[in-house]
Amino acid sequence: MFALSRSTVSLASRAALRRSFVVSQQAADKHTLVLVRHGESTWNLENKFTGWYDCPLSPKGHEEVKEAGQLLKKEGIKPDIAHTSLLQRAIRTLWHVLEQSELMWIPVQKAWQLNERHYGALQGLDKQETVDKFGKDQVLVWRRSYDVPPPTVDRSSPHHPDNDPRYAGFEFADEFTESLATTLDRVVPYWNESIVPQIKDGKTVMIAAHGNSLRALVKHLDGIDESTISELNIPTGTPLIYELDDNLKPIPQEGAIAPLQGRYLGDQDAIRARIEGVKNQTK
Ligand SMILES: O=C(O)[C@@H](CO)OP(=O)(O)O
Repeated sequence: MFALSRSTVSLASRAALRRSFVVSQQAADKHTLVLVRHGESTWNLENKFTGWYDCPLSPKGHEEVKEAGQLLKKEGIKPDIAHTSLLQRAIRTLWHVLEQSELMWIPVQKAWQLNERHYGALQGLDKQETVDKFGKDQVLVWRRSYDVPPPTVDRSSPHHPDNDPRYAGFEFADEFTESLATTLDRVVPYWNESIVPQIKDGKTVMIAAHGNSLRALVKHLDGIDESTISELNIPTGTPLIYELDDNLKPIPQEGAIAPLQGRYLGDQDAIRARIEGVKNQTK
């Protein structure tokens, strides 16, 4: 009763082969990319402009990113390689996420090009005091306009990258600051040169970075225009999952919060509250 004729078996196995080909084709057509902004830092907590200042995670930040790692593990997403900045809040975030998802062994590349946007002479200032001094509109221009940079620092400032050994060998302007546009000018080349080849090679890539370096990257990925990007705030410690097609265009994900096409993992109400929290740092 269980005997199948030769032709039935070969028909069945050909159908199975076809199915597995379709499945592997679909898998080959899709590339998973994981983005995560670092957890809350001590200067986020103190509401200070941070930029390239190298502050650690706050106790809450450590917890946020441990949870991010558990969410990734639960979702079964396993990065093959990770990239992060030269700043400890992003590096530590990556370590926690990899530890929680049992992937501490994967290769990690660190690059200043993934750093937060340099906040020039605003670094270290209290955000609310800066609003009180310069007005809400001016501060919003510095925080969220596309190409108006904050005031610069020169080489006499401890915030100038020439005074920090980790940037030795790189050249920065005497009068230094960054807008989102100039941040994008270093994030996107790094993406194209160091990350795209890995994705095309079939790797699942994770990037642990910063609010504004990730805003620059998603502007590029999602093709967000300059006025819409000024409204976008990225929550701390929340995995953002993209599925990219073979041309590395995002495949819109169910539950994505516009204008992003990737989806955040976790409690969506809590995520929206975190997004509002970033926005409201300067009321
Ligand atoms: O201070 C900073 O470096 C960034 C991120 O924390 O702040 P903002 O969201 O104001 O650009």
